[in-house]
Amino acid sequence: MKVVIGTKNPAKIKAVQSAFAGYEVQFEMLDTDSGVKAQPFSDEETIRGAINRASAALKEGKGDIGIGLEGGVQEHGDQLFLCNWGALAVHGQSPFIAGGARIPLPKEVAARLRNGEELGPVMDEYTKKENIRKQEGAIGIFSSGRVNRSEMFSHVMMLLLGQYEFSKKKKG
Ligand SMILES: O=P(O)(O)OP(=O)(O)OP(=O)(O)OC[C@H]1O[C@@H](n2cnc3c(O)ncnc32)[C@H](O)[C@@H]1O
Ligand SMILES: [Mg+2]
Repeated sequence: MKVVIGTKNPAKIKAVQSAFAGYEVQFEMLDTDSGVKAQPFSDEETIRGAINRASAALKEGKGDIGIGLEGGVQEHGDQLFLCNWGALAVHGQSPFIAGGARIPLPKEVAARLRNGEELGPVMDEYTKKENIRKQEGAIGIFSSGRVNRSEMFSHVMMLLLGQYEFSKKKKG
């Protein structure tokens, strides 16, 4: 089985590969287009980004399964929350989707995003580190390392793969 992952971000790739442990799979990583803004600003836009990535991965990579993982933010009251969504696409079926854990961003970070900046560079400046998005992620920083970006996406991946397996059981 060939699994095509619509990203080259190592934090996301690790989550996908660990979810498929026990499966005999071949992976391919492709930088697919999310078709949404670089910084999605709602659950809806983030879900669309995840689905677009998964569908493009499936098609362009000629896979059996396409995976799309997308990060965004969502307003709740006066707080801006991190939101993360994943999609698993297969041929001839609607894609499976699942969401990840969410936490609010500090006021000063939220203000910069509302001003049009992207979370990736803002986090690097805020932490004075490089490529946070490829490592522990914003969720890792603001949870004191208790839940890093890869772990958060691992959960999303388990929920995606689990739904896919459930659909196969129902059919079979
Ligand atoms: O290479 P890709 O797969 O695009 O990975 P990415 O890190 O850019 O991740 P997303 O496009 O899914 O995330 C959308 C935006 O939010 C940023 N972002 C999302 N989650 C983040 C996190 O946990 N830490 C830092 N930046 C994050 C990211 O840099 C983008 O600007
Ligand atoms: Mg991106």
